[in-house]
Amino acid sequence: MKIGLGADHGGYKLKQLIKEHLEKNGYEVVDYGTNSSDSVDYPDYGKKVAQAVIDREVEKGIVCCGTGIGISLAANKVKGIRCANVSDTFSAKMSRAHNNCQMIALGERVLGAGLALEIVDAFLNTEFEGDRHQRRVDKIMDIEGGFTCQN
Ligand SMILES: O=C[C@H](O)[C@H](O)[C@H](O)COP(=O)(O)O
Repeated sequence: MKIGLGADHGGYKLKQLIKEHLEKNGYEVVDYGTNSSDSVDYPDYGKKVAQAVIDREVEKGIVCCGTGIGISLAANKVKGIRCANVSDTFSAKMSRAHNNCQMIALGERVLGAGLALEIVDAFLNTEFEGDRHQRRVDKIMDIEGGFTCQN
C-alpha cells in the first residue's frame, strides 16, 4: 500500500518516525514534506497530501502538526477527503470501520511516539465495514455535492 505523509514543523519529527516505521513494515511512502523543523504553514501540507489521495497518487494519507487539528481542518477542505484527527487507537480503527476515512491527522505535541505508531497501525489495518455506514458516509459526501473518491 502506498501512503502519503505530510507535516508542518510541529509534526515534522513525528512524520519522520512514521516514515521509518512504515518503510520498515513494507509500505511504500511518498513524503510531501516539510523536510525540516523550520516554521511553515500546515494548510500547505494538509492540502498536498489530501490532493494526492484524491488524485490516487497514494491510497491513504497521514498528516501531522502540533495538535493534528489545523492540518486535519485543511485536509478536509479538499473535496472528497475524510480526515480524522485521532489520539487513540479505538478512534483510529473507527475512522476506517465506520467513517471510511482515507486520512488521519496526528499531533506531535499531543502523542507519545509509541501510541502514535499504534494509531497508525490501527488505521492502516482496519477495513471499512460498509452497510449502514456507507449510507451515512454518502450523506456526508452529499453535503459537499455528492463528490465520490475511489480511495
Ligand atoms: O493546528 C495547528 C498546529 O498544531 C500547528 O503545528 C501549530 O499551530 C504551530 O504552531 P507554532 O507556529 O507556534 O509552532
